[in-house]
Amino acid sequence: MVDLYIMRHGQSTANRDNIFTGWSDVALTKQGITQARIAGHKLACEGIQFSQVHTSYLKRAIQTANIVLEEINQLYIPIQKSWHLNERHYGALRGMNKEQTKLEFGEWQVQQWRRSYTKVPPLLEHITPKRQYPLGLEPRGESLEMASKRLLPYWQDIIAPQLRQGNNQLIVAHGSTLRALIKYLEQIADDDIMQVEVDNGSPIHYQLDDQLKILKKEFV
Ligand SMILES: O=C(O)[C@H](O)COP(=O)(O)O
Repeated sequence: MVDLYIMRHGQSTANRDNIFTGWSDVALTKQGITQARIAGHKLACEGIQFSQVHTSYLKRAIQTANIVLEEINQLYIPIQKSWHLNERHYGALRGMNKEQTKLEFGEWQVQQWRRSYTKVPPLLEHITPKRQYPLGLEPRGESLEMASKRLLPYWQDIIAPQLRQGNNQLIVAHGSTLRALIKYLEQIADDDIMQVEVDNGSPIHYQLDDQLKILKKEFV
């Protein structure tokens, strides 16, 4: 038996302002910092010892992971960062207000982009390469399915082998990438993922067997 905890970062400035974010690198708000502290406190009460923390290249997740590690008094454990865990790329929607977008494109269309498995948001025309994302790496936009295809190799190659060795793992990531992981772990059908939501700063605990099948799931 091994323990996997997954959690979405605390509230970001873009969450507060209801702005599509994706790979935009925005910080936590004061409320987000408090959510991360409370989540860390709850994890401390669980008394769990982690071997590793996995997070994305985005500061809202990294900040959350750091706060959680501080709260559980495990700042010494390795933090592995990967762009594979970045939020689903919202393409040309990023920076737009979610309510405003509904007025422009219609509520149904926006809900499809946000919650369906296969719908791809409008793509960015150009990508400006960044130091952390060399040319060709940053997508112009992603459906949840596309995000899942770049997330799952990281799960299979990096996280799953650790769990198989009995090493408890913590993942601090994003709403959509965690929905993709939950879909995979719980074998949720494409249409049913529409209903799955992941809240800011709310850890989920999976107890897994040797084959990484779920024995127990609970919201911490
Ligand atoms: O990228 C974003 O805008 C948020 O992190 C998640 O978006 P959502 O509210 O559409 O899930």
